[in-house]
Amino acid sequence: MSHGWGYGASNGPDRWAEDYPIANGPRQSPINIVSKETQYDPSLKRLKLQYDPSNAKGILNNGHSFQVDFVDDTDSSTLTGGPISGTYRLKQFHFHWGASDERGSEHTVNGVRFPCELHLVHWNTKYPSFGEAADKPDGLAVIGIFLKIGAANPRLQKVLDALDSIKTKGKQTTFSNFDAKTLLPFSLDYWTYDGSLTTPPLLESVTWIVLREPISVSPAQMAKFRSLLFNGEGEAACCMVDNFRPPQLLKGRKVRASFK
Ligand SMILES: CCCSc1c(F)c(F)c(S(=O)(=O)NC)c(F)c1F
Ligand SMILES: [Zn+2]
Repeated sequence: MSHGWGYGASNGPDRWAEDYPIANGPRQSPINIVSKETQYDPSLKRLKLQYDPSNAKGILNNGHSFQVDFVDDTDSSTLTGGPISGTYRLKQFHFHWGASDERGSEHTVNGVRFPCELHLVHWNTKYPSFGEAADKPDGLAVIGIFLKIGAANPRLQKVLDALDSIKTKGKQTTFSNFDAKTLLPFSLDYWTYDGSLTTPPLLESVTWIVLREPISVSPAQMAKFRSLLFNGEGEAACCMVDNFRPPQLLKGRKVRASFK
């Protein structure tokens, strides 16, 4: 790819392997979760999420999505339990979505695509920093949550209301006092498998934890996601939509379920 990676015809997922050969690696994400082929594992623990709202610090349009960043210099916002060992700290959350409601999620379930998928990114504190953890096989744990069209979700509104301030690539603003736990569905039942970042550098360092229960999002709220732009200020406008990688080959991996 002559210019940076993206989601267009000339720099999208089908061409990432040119600059990131790991794109054809053995543990790439996302995947299609075939529920009947997952295996219930009674040894899987319940997820334990302890987030401190005061750790929220900013919201950024990074040119591929937008992310809400958290202070991660202490163990005040952590993920423990579930399929992981030790303590993982919340680094950021972001979303992937489609140009219309029939696509947008990265993971699929029995071939079903959702309009949007939320990723809560955590890093293993056995390593000194996110940067050190990001390329280790047990370095990251990402919770994936599907968004399904329905009633407006009031828990999303503070995030969506901030998007007018970060319309173009590189724009950021402060974003404080936000409890990411409010974005979780009622049930924390999950599927888990060993995978990767779904964006370059596609590092195979992610323990994926995909929640079975979606959260709701309204059509009007989806329109807010689609109001963002991939481009920088003053550049030709390119709507930030379809920023998702399609499912990748399972290559023999097992997907475990925390529920029967
Ligand atoms: C060097 C990565 C910077 S943090 C980050 C990210 F920005 C991102 F987009 C994804 S993702 O692959 O898209 N979704 C899980 C991640 F996993 C991440 F850890
Ligand atoms: Zn993501």
